[in-house]
Amino acid sequence: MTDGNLNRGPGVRLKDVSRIYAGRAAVDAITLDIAAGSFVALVGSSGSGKSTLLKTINRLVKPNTGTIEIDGVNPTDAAYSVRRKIGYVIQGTGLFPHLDVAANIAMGLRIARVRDPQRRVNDMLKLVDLPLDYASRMPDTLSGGQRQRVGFARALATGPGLMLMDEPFGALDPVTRDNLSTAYRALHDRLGLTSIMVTHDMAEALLIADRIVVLDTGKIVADAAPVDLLNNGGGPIVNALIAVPRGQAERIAKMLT
Ligand SMILES: Nc1ncnc2c1ncn2[C@@H]1O[C@H](COP(=O)(O)OP(=O)(O)OP(=O)(O)O)[C@@H](O)[C@H]1O
Repeated sequence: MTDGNLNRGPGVRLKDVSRIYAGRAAVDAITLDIAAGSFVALVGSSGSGKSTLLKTINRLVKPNTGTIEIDGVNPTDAAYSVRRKIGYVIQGTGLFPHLDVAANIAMGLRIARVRDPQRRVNDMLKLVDLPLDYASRMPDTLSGGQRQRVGFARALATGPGLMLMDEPFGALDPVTRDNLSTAYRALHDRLGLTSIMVTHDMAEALLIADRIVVLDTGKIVADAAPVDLLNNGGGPIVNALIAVPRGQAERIAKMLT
């Protein structure tokens, strides 16, 4: 992925954020301070509240209690443009199948009233390393990895500083997954984005995030840099999550000696 003119990432502060469904807390009084420019992975078992927590930040889910600030601003403020300032990437991209690549990427540009959307579409294709003539291709003519690149291009088109990603590499084969996640990490660094990524995959989180937040039943059970999580472990939930990539790495290392 190559360079583009995008915003620097904001800091994100959640205080006592809860979301209750049918009397049960999917997100349970979470307080989290995310530094501008950092890359945070939200990890945890299925149903632990990762997606719900992520969606409280871009208001797809309204918290029952608590406050959220993005660079000190409450994203519910009328002046705050969530669509423009926050990019959102989901597993399988959510591209519109009846629209070509250019129209998919330009989707948010019209809403954000960006001038010269055609030029911006080309900039975004370059940013995610796709040939410019892919602009007229339909999503079903692309590989999964190419579609996911278009999903990133669409999310980045309005120049957001904050990227929220829900299993962004989850639908990809391991090689494409590794290539694209490494390319995204490089883009994150180059553009100074703030990235928050939900993943089931502890190995992926350890390899690309600066900080890993582990959730269980809506609560934070660990919050540490990858190296600290590996060296110091945590409670049984954290240790079980780390045991998988650690065991695989050890078994592969043994095969090499
Ligand atoms: N719209 C909803 N209505 C009712 N319950 C919900 C809703 N969204 C989420 N939940 C519940 O909240 C809890 C947390 O769900 P969430 O999707 O945040 O978990 P997750 O960690 O992202 O899971 P997964 O890894 O499987 O996607 C689950 O028990 C889920 O059933």
